[in-house]
Amino acid sequence: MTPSHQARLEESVDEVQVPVIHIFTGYQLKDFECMASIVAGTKRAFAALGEERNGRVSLSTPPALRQRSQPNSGTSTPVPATLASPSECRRIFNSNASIVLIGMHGTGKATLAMMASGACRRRVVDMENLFYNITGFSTAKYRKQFGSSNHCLRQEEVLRNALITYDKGAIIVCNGGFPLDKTCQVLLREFALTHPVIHITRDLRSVYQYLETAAESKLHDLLELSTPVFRRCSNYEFYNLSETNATLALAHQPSVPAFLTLKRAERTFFKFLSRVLSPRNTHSKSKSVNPPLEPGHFPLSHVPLELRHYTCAVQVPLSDLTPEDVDIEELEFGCDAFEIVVDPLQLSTSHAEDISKSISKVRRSTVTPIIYHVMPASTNSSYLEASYISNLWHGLRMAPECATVDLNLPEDLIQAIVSCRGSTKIIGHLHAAVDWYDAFWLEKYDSAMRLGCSLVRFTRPANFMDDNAAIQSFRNTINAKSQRIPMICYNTGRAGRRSACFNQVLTPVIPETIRNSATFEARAQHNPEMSWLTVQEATHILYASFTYDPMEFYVVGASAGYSLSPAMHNAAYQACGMPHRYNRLQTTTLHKTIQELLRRPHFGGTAISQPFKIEAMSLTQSISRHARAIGAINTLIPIRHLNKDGSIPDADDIELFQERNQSGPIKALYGDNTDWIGVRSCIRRGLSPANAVRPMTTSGLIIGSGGMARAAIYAMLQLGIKNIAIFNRTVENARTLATYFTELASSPAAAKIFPSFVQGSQPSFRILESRDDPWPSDLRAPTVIVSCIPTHAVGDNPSPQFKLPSHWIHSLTGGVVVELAYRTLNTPLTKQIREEASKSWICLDGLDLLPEQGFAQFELFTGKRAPRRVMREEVLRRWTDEEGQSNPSMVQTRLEAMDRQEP
Ligand SMILES: O=C1C[C@@](O)(C(=O)O)C[C@@H](O)[C@@H]1O
Repeated sequence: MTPSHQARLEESVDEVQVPVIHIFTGYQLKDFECMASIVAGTKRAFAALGEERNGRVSLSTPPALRQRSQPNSGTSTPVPATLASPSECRRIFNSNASIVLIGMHGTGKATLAMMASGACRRRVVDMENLFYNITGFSTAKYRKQFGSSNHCLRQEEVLRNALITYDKGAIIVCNGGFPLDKTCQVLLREFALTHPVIHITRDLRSVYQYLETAAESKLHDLLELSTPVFRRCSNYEFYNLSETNATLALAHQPSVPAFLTLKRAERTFFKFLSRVLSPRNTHSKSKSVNPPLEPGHFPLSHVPLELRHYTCAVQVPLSDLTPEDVDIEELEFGCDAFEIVVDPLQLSTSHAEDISKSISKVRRSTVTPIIYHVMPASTNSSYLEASYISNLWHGLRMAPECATVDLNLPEDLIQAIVSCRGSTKIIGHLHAAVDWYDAFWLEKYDSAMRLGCSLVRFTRPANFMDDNAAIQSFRNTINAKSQRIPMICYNTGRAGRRSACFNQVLTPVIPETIRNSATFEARAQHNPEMSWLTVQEATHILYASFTYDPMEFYVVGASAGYSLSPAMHNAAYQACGMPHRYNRLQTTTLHKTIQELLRRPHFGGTAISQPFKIEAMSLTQSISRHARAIGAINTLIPIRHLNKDGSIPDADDIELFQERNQSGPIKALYGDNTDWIGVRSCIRRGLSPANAVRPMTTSGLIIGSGGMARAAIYAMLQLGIKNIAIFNRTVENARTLATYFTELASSPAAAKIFPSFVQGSQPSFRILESRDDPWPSDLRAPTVIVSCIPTHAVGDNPSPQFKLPSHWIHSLTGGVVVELAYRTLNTPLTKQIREEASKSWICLDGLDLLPEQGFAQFELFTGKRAPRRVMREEVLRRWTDEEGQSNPSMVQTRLEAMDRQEP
């Protein structure tokens, strides 16, 4: 940095109230802490900043890791490691611990805090406002009036008191000069020992557009300067992705309310927060006292990834994720996990930003867990331990679901990493050209287990096909052990493909686009562990080798002839390379039809359509607790193996998912309901942040009282909506429904069914007897409305032509209406709500719902993640109205809005 550069920087630093920080230029390779925070400047280490005051350690690197080397000793000789107590950096918090957000101006901290406030039940404390309330001055004015050192002292006092006063139940937003003042840094770093302190980052362009003041180059320098400081004061990091121009343009279409652009940021942040506040790294007597930040993508989310059979993880190098227009869903497609592969380059600000941004992008666009993998020594000639660790720690700050750790590292270091993993599962990783019969592997396996890894991943280069036999012998040895952790194990390279196919856990695959690219061979040379298989090939081989069988699926119903489910599921099977078939069975006799299906050895499961959803309960021997609570099912799957004790498996038995895709005689039937999952997703998608559910005040309205109304009430209760009005033509049926759910909520079963935040106070049901009834005066106006009545004529009953009376839709913040049917789309209700779009009402219909409930059904049928976009697109493309007419412009608008949907 030139002197004039430095001067300009100091100027801009002043403008945004960041005290000038002098920074050490050189660093020791062993000291990854410095690697994470180097900015050229004057000679002083970041490690020294703030530590003068009380000698506490920084949290931007866990202390346990930091102490392995001495910063700034001027040599690269390693210092014997003295490990700090792991509890110092375990990132385990009290479940109600306050969260601090820090970062540059314009990164979106205040907006994110507002969004998260309701969902995490924490009040927002804005430090800038607090400073003003206490002193009567803004921080800028105070500084001008009383000088910089008085300003610093006052800031320190305000922050110190705030961190004590709001130790619990708050989201503290550090704006202005708060976080960068030296003493405030120390306070934050101490706070981070027991609380999440999250560094919010964003791309320079958006920050620039937001600030509209400093020149972009100044801002760039300021960011370079301040980012490492923020990192050192925080133990987590969230990259707040900006919307692209294309999605913003879409938001200005009259049919798409602008607030929906914020929804993606909200969802991505909530997903991240759910990792930070995961019950695994929070300690409290009652788990889940907060509404879930992330609903869990049923039903597979309940089965740990590593315990599912024949799962695939797509490996994508970081460089493929950095382009702005990368299509993550296309890359992820058909896989169970998304592995981000990172070269252990020096952790410059821009490399760190690439990592943070890519993790956020993947999190925003998929429901699959993220595996963070830094390429270890064996695959990277320019490997440096410090560089490797700085990359690894940086990734762990984003709280990925899994991260690999090189088992060649010293044991104390591995242990230190495991101890500060937060909710991330550590995969002990080793690639070595050692024979599978060698005791080496068993020793490594045992030590990984002893060091606290959750899984291991062993790979070796394969030269000959015989190597594939040797690996099976090693797998057998591990399977025979009484104490085990799941193992990923395969030979690499072209000759290793067969062993990779028969690896049961998280087989690595490569996106087709990368495999078919001209650079593939060169990439494979750079990373010899890179997969040679695509997901379609890995799936195909399981069927070609008779490990799996082609199965037959159905939709059974009185009007199944109209169903779009066959098209939707068949498209998904084809895209994933599964040889299954999905057919429709229109029938008036449920029992006879199902009995007939049970005689077919390849029967894989069936969707149950109207009017059989309640009747079908009697066909099951095992049923999910949700379906039992709702009192209706829409999915039946066969059970072919009983538990060892002869009992019939239920949803808690992993075997239920492990025996999918295998034919044979059927012993029992399992019933589930995925309609409520679909309704819940639609409500979440359409609900603006302003209408975020607040269990005490949010009100919902249900139209109808049949099987779908039951699923819709259940979805509302699961979301925390406890004030529910029901309107139905036959008032008596509405009353029966209200009584049923009132009793359910107070029954002993409620504890198992509803999250604890729903259990606190009883739900309250109101019956609206006629459209002229006023909205109950003690309830807030409804912001969630679900219409569960047919939209077309059924038998002799004409279509209801239902519209909402205007005095029921008086919410000032609008709301979401879900119309469940898809046969007729332009109903009086959907037209009415779309006309109200300007008042922030949004309408979702059956074409939104069908795929949402279908994803869960696909998972129950196949045990694999559903290819969501394929299914959504197919439903839109195949839809025709009752006269057989399609609506290309409607389809086009919806297709364009697709990538903004909940993944
Ligand atoms: O209600 C429905 C609609 C459906 O029956 C159809 O294909 O139309 C499929 C069912 O899974 C779902 O519960």
